[in-house]
Formats: sequence, C-alpha cells, structure tokens
Amino acid sequence: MLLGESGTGKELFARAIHNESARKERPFVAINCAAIPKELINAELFGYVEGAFTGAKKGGSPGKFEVADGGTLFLDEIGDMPFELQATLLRVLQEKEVIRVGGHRAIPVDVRIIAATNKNLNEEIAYNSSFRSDLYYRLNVFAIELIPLRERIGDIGALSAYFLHQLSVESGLPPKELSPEALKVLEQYTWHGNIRELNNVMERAFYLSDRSAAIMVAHLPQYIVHSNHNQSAERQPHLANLADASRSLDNIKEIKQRSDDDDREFYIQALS
Ligand SMILES: Nc1ncnc2c1ncn2[C@@H]1O[C@H](COP(=O)(O)OP(=O)(O)OP(=O)(O)O)[C@@H](O)[C@H]1O
Repeated sequence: MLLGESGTGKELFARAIHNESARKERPFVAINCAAIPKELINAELFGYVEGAFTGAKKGGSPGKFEVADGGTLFLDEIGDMPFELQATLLRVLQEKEVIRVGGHRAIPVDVRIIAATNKNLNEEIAYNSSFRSDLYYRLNVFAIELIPLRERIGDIGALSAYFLHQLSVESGLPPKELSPEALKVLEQYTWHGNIRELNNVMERAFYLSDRSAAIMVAHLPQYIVHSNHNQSAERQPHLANLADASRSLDNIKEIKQRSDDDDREFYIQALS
C-alpha cells in the first residue's frame, strides 16, 4: 500500500517496485479507481463474457486482473473504489481467481497488488464507513508512505536538475541550470502539488527562460515567488495555487507554439 499526497510519486514508485521484482517480464497494469464510472469498474477489473450487457464485445473481454496475470496490478485511488465492489475485490484477493461479469467459470490469477491512496483510509473506515476494514487490512500488509515534497526540500535541487535535463533532451534545446537564488525560492514553497507541480514549474521556466542558460527567479511563477515574501499568501487555500498553476500550463502550450519574441514578451507579462 502506497500512501501519500497527490503528485508524490506513488505510481512511479509502484512501477519501480514492479521493475525490480521477479515479475518484471510480465505486465504492469494500472487502473485509476476514481476515474472509471462505477457501473464499468466491475467489467474493467474482472472482465466480462459475451452478452453480459448491451454493447459487450463478441467473445467477451478479459479484465485488468487477467491482463496483469504473472505481473503487477496497480490500483490507484483505492479509497474511491465503490463500497459494493470492495467485497468482490477482497474475495478475488483471497481466492486468487476471478469470475468475469455474466460468467460462471473461476479463472485463476497470480497478481501482485499495489494499491495507492491520498486519503486517510482509517478515517474513511471510522467516520465515513466508506471503506471496508477487512479490505484495508488485506491491502495494508506492507505500507510505504511517500512524504510530501515540502518535507524533503533537500531533493528539490536534484529533481529540478533531472527535469531540466529531460526537457533539454526532449526539446533538443541547450541544457539549463537552476540559479542558486531560484533554488532557494523553490525550497521555501509549500508544494501542495508535490513533484508533479515541480515538474510543471520547471517546464514553464525552461521555455520562458528562452536563451538564458540559467533558470532565474524571474522565470518562476509569481504565485511561488510571492508566497516566499508574503506569509498570508502561504495561507491561501492551495487550490487557488493549483488553479494558477494549471492556467499557466495552458498558456505554456501556446508559448511553445510561438517563436516571435514580442509574443513571448506578451505572455511573460500576462503570466507575471
Ligand atoms: N522521484 C521522482 N523523480 C522524477 N520524477 C518523479 C519522481 N516522483 C514523481 N515524479 C514525477 O512526478 C509526477 C507525479 O508522479 P506520480 O503520478 O507517480 O504521483 P502520484 O503520487 O501517483 O500522483 P496521484 O496521487 O495524483 O496519482 C510524474 O510525472 C512522475 O514521473
């Protein structure tokens, strides 16, 4: 069970576990329990037989458990799994076999389960009754907590350097470094979007810095620079920051498509 805020690297970590395991030659299959409509999740996980429901494929279809056989199944956002389905999942984990929707035959499966959540499942069990405690204990055999980026600020420099290197390789543009001043600003920020947010900030800075060989404070988003100088800004709901960040990202896509210096200047002003 991987625990941690959004963007701390739970899926990356799950892939790393798989890639280091004896199962690495077999599939790694990820499913986001929060992203699939409730009525489809059963068929997605366990498969279905022909004629199981309107629109079911001819010959039926295997579910994620069967596809992941011999490998790893990553159940992301397990805290959002519909309550009714949790009992079925528990049964599959205990019996190590699935029955496709509409079918009768039990199909043996050998799958390592890695589940992830950014919710406090103990609270979901105790106060909301939205998560089954028996499933929780079955999944929580080995829990690993991925700590928020703001509690591992010593890694910000290395992570930023890694992202800048990746950006240079992907874009074919010359490599860039982070200035010590910019690093200091990043180390003081609260990073509610964690490593995903840092990645996005580096991407924005990489393109905005244009021909400069270093990422300077001026290339960082205002909401980050501002939060260092203004304590009240730090107390703003982080959703406001994320909204700012995603607006900036939309704009970056446009910036990338524009080579004209005037346009670039216009967008830099608009983002500041
Ligand atoms: N240690 C790391 N080094 C480089 N990139 C990382 C690292 N950890 C996470 N990332 C990157 O950060 C982004 C978010 O990671 P990931 O999707 O694994 O997080 P998550 O915790 O599963 O998020 P969510 O809970 O929102 O699904 C990805 O682009 C991932 O590649």
